[in-house]
This record gives sequence, C-alpha cells and structure tokens, in this order.
Amino acid sequence: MTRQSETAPAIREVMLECRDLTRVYREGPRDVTVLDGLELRVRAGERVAVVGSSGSGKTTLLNLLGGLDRPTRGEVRIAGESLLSLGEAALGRFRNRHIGFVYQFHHLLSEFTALENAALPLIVRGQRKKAAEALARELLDKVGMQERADHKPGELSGGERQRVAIARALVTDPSLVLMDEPTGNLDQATAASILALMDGLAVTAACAFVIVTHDPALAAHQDRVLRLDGGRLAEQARHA
Ligand SMILES: Nc1ncnc2c1ncn2[C@@H]1O[C@H](COP(=O)(O)OP(=O)(O)OP(=O)(O)O)[C@@H](O)[C@H]1O
Repeated sequence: MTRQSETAPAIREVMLECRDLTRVYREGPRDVTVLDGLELRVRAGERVAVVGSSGSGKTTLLNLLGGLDRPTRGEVRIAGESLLSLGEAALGRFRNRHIGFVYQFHHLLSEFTALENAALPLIVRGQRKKAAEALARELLDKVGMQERADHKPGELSGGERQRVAIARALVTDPSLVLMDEPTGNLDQATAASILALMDGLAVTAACAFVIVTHDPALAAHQDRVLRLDGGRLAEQARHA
C-alpha cells in the first residue's frame, strides 16, 4: 500500500501570516482606517497576487509585510517570527536574511555598478566581495543583465534598473519576496523571463511571493489572486 506522503505533495510551512492586521492613519482630527482586521497566510513556494483599486491600501500592506511600517493593531509573522517582537537593528538583520524587496522606487546606489548593487545585500550580511559578486553575476545573467553588469544606474534604462533591483532582491535566497508591479517597465519577452525565474524559485527554493499588481495577466499567472477591498483581502481566483 502506498502511504499518503508518497502520493500527495507535502503541505508546506506557512511562510507569511497576518492576523487582524490593522493600519489607521491619522489625518488631522480624523482617523482613516486603511487595513481593517486583514488576515493572510502564504505558504513556502506559494505565489500570491494582490489586486485592488487605487487607494485600497496595497502599498500600506506591502510596507507592513516588509516591516517598513508598524501596524496599529494585529501582527505579521514571517518564517514563524513576529515582526513586532524585533527592535530596529534586529528587524534590519531579519529583513536582510528573509525578505527580498522589489518596490517601485528601486533605491539603487548611484555610485555603484549594477553588479555591486546586486551584491550589496550579501556584503551587508558579511559575505566576501568576490563570492557575493559571483552570486550577483549569476542573478544578473538570469534577468538578462549580463552585458550591463558594469554600468551604473544612471547609465541604465528604467527596465534595466528594475531588473537589477530584482536580481538584488533574489540574490540572498530569501524566504519571502515582496513585489510592487515587478514587470511594469519591462517588454513582454523580458517580463516572461522574469516570471520564469520567479516560478523556478518558488519550486526549487520554496520562496513565497506577494506581488502587488494592476496587470491582470501577471495576477492570473500566480497561484492565487486576492483582492484588497474595505481593508481586507478576499480570494478572487485560485489557480493551483
Ligand atoms: N502616511 C499616510 N498618511 C495618511 N494617509 C495615508 C498615508 N499613506 C497612505 N495613506 C492613504 O491610505 C490609503 C491607501 O494608500 P495606499 O498607498 O496604500 O494605496 P494603494 O492601494 O497602494 O494605491 P495605488 O494603487 O494608487 O498605489 C489612501 O487613501 C492614502 O491616501
């Protein structure tokens, strides 16, 4: 007799969990509740798209998931660790260790080359420059930036800078990648190669992805599509 574990894929660990996540902004005399008791669970290797109208709170949510902002109420746990329990320095180390960011403002360092920018998270982590740059070069190859690895951000197009940011986000082999319109500036062929790279990482490295997008094709490519509305997430589609 075949055991269950030999036939069914193992249920993977929860990599990201939000409970009762609430963010209220104070605007003069009144409070604006943007996220209101939001719940979310993303497993290792799962890719989730978050869609929603402008102003629905997608950026607010990404900032809370990445520990760039603190919730008014509720909590975010990543790889079993509650972000609220971490002080600023520990949070910085935790981010470097577990989270890859691809946000719309790439914040590449202008005086460094594409290669140096992509290697930076590993250098910050204490890895030697040569080893860090070898890994960064591999990632730049995968995003089609091998020819321009020695150029500085000012000498790159918007889409090229975006690809360097993607390489930088993935170079640390993160548990969770948070992306805001990751393929927005890219042509179809380049976007397709980035999606293939993400698919590969979800499978081989069990990386979890949360991808904010207005692009229906990018959303439809993910395992689940969640819609942010009224401060909470509701499942719009499930493809897995
Ligand atoms: N620091 C802040 N102080 C007060 N209100 C804020 C602040 N940041 C965001 N908001 C408000 O919170 C709401 C959600 O903003 P957010 O940027 O998260 O939306 P979004 O879904 O990412 O929008 P878009 O798709 O247009 O980028 C908006 O009404 C916005 O004006």
